[in-house]
Amino acid sequence: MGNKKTGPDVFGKALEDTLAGSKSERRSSSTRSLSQTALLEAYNELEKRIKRPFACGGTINITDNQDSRPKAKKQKRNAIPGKTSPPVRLFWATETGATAHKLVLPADSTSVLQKLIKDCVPATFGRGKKDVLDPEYRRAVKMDPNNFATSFHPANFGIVENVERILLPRINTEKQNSLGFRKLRVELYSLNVYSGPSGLFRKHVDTPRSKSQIGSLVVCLPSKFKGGRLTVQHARQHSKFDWSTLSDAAIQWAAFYSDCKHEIETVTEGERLTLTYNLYVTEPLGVFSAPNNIIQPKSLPLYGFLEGLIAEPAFMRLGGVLGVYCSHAYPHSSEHASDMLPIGLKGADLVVYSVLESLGMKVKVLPVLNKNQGPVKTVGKKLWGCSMNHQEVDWGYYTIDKLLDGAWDAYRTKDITWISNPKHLELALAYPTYGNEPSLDTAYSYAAILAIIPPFDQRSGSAESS
Ligand SMILES: O=C(O)CCC(=O)C(=O)O
Ligand SMILES: [Fe+2]
Repeated sequence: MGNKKTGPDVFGKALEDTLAGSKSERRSSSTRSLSQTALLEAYNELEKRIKRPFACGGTINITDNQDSRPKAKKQKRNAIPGKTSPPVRLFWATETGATAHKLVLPADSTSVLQKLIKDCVPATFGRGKKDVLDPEYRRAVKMDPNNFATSFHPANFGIVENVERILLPRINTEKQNSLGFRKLRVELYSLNVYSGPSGLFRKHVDTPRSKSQIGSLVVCLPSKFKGGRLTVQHARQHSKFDWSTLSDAAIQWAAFYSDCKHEIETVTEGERLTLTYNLYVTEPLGVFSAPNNIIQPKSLPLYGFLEGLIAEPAFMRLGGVLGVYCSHAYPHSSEHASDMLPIGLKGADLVVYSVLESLGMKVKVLPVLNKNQGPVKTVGKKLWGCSMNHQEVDWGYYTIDKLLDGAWDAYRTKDITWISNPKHLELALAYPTYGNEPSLDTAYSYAAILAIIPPFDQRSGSAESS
């Protein structure tokens, strides 16, 4: 049976051929067209572009309602795999009490589309401190989100997630990146229509609505048009989004940082409809420390269960320590770990921590070494940054305590009641070992949530009152 994996290594062969070819080119240096300096500049530029993306975009094909085949079959290759959208519905009413109109895009009716355009207002833009109307600079109409609603939402197609992955890292500091818990919040800002033969928006920068705004998202709804290319500029780089070819077959989008200049070239034919969104970076989700927290630990199913358990005299009558290994991976041995945990806990870990804390227990996230299996566990006294230890250790003669006393201070105990199994390891320590050859050994740790349960007679009334 033919197995692709054991077949010829096409990539490897091509790699070898290419390497051999480039070697012979290097030898015949007279054939080189770029000067050494220009080449270096090109590599620098390439590095910059790789490291600092400033815009991104994508396409979501529209499926027909009747059958689920993508309308843009020919252009299927451009689509995000598995992401298609039914036609987009727009509802609007500009006067209070008026019945709403409905438009399905790609336009099911030219007259309804024209009605929508008639109900829009001429689009202004900010010039200095003023909002100005200047069709030479911006020729478009717009509608405020108070007056319309749409079936489209960027979160449904993974757009927000993708923008987060590409544009958010550079916005965060290294510290915040180490847990990557910042998120984007997307706020619908406007519906715009640029119509042929003269709709356009000359070069401008979007006015930030608040300090936390980091960029804009433009979503082009399916409607036939020509021209109208969006160009986004950052330093000397340009990203171009030509949405005319797929204009009535797909939803197409672009996101870019707030400081990027951008422009829309003249729409020569048809109607170019866009939804614009402001992108904000959200503050860390600290369930337990944020005063405006939106999750109440009491609403979590675990709360009632643990509350009941703690009320039982038989449960840790003399007090004890509960240990729960984190179920998500965190860079808990990174340099910034102690700033980022527990605030960056996710999912089940966040639930465990916040419920225990709101029941009045003392709770902490600590590292547990995986070196010594068995009942005795080595628990770091704090979240240590991963370190290189210079003290020699011979595992045969010394215990790890000797090493740990200094750089990685720890408790050694078998008295923690563990209620889950360890999951994600992180490098915690590296140290030279004693032997007939120099060698380095490593120790890894797991992050765990530890809660101190007081003796039964001190437990009542410790839970948060609501
Ligand atoms: O429609 C577009 O492509 C972008 C619109 C725009 O730049 C804006 O509304 O500020
Ligand atoms: Fe803009």
